[in-house]
Amino acid sequence: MSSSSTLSKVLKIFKLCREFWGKAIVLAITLVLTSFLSAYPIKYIEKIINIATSSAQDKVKAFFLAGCVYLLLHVLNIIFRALFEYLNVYLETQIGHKIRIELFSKLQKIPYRVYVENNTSDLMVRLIEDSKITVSGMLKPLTFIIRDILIFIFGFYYMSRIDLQITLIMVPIGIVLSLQAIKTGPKINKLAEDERQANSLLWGKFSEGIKGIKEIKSYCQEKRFSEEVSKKSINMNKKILSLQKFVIITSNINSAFFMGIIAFIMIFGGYKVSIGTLSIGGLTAIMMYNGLLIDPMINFFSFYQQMQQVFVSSDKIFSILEEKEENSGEIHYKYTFENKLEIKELTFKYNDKIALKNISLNIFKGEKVAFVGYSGSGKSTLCKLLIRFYEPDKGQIIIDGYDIKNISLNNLRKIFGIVFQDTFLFTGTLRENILFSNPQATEEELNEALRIAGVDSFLEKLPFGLDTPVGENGFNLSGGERQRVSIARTILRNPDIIILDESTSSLDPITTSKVIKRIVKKYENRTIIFTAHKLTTISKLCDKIYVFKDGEIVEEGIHDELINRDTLYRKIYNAQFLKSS
Ligand SMILES: Nc1ncnc2c1ncn2[C@@H]1O[C@H](COP(=O)(O)OP(=O)(O)OP(=O)(O)O)[C@@H](O)[C@H]1O
Repeated sequence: MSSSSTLSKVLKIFKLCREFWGKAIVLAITLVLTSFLSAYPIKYIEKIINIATSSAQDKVKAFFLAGCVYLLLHVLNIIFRALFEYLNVYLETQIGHKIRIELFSKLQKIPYRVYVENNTSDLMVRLIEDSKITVSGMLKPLTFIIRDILIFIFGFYYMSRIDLQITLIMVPIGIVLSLQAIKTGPKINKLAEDERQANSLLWGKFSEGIKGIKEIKSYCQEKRFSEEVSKKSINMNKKILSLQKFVIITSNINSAFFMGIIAFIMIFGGYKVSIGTLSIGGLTAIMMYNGLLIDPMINFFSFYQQMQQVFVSSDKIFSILEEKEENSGEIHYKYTFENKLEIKELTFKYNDKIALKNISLNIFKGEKVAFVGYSGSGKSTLCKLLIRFYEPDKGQIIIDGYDIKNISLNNLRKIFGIVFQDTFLFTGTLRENILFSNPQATEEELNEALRIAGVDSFLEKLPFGLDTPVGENGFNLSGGERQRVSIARTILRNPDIIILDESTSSLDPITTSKVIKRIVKKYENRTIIFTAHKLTTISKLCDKIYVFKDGEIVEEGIHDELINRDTLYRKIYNAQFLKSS
């Protein structure tokens, strides 16, 4: 990694923390004070030894005075050091909070596509692990290293005043160390990247093991799955060991080098005392300064190594923070659907695979429309494009003359209410889950939504009715019950266009028919788009049916027209009709 990119990474992290500069300045002041107070008192040790070895009168008074000043300086040092350490922890927690929240709110604004394309466990690792490593791995060493550098400067200055010749021996150490750091940096960066990748794969397996427990147990795959987790865990250990082995070897080679230098200074200093060019107090102080100077140098090297690991994590964080947000399309504000939804020559690909090909259709206000077709023919994809979970590769979706890419996203997603096949329940009560779409809804609106969606019919079975906890660790609702909760949620939002994407697939035919009839009655003057396999329930209610095959519309018309010709629709309908009868 070049030093300029290192600098830009450090600057980026600092920019993220800019609001804490006031506290950072106080931290810096305590830093300067503790650094100075670590180096300066050594002068008094030199003084005491020199008094002791001199022929001066009234030595006791001089010892007492020097000892008191030495103690006072140390007490001050302890106070500033405690303040410095507390401020450090305080900033660490505050910056950690800021990064986690920024990261999470950014995750809420990035396109749905990013979630589909990324491994969700990797996103979790970024939220929890990478933010922790970036803050604790960066702030603490960085502040401590600044303190160490200051200690080094003060120590170097006072030591040079005792004996410049011996002090200059420290210079080559600095040069060797810098070269060493520059040489080993990229290798450590690579090893840290491998370790993080292995960590993310292990998290992914853990998460699959928990989310997929139904499948694992029902197929008796517990042993095999545990073995796979174990392999990932062993692999992570290998990567940790490779990194740590490299770090331990390089830092210990450095320590050996430093010890050699100290030994040399001892010999050279002893020689100078014997020929009378250095006092005993001076030699003792130099030995103490040596200890003081060596630590910062070793710390600097390990700090540089640690920073390589921090950069791997901070890169992952910035790759999210710099991710393009959903185009919020603020050009036109349009609050309601008045007349016509046009889909014009729309083509969409998932990566390189075509999912929708040249789709054109018009849906008018109040119409009930069905998208019909075999599984995988593109119906759900079209629904997701309508609410801009994805952007089309070609063509346009136009509402009352406005391209939806120019309608504010909030507004667009208020026009549409979509009920997906699978329903996610949040931790909380059933009431909170239904009110999720519209927390301000009145009790009357809530009751109506419960009635239309058929939630009321299973409420009395629940131990606390609407106040029964559901979601994670809550009461387990059946698939059909969950779908009805989702329908109630969407009704409560009161959308202009309601999309029911296979939203009754888990309901029995009688309940499906009742729920659909109530929805159609409630939204008599509004637009409903069904995507459904259960044609017998919806086909006769629809003003238009579009039949999809391999991403294209191959037939369109009303039920009576399509059923009387040799159509794909008739094939699907008859197969279902025979099955249900
Ligand atoms: N996130 C995705 N990444 C890549 N391909 C996808 C993705 N989602 C869907 N597809 C593919 O796009 C095609 C259309 O899928 P889509 O879900 O729209 O079909 P569908 O008609 O709604 O099917 P179903 O009735 O089973 O829900 C399928 O071939 C599917 O495999």
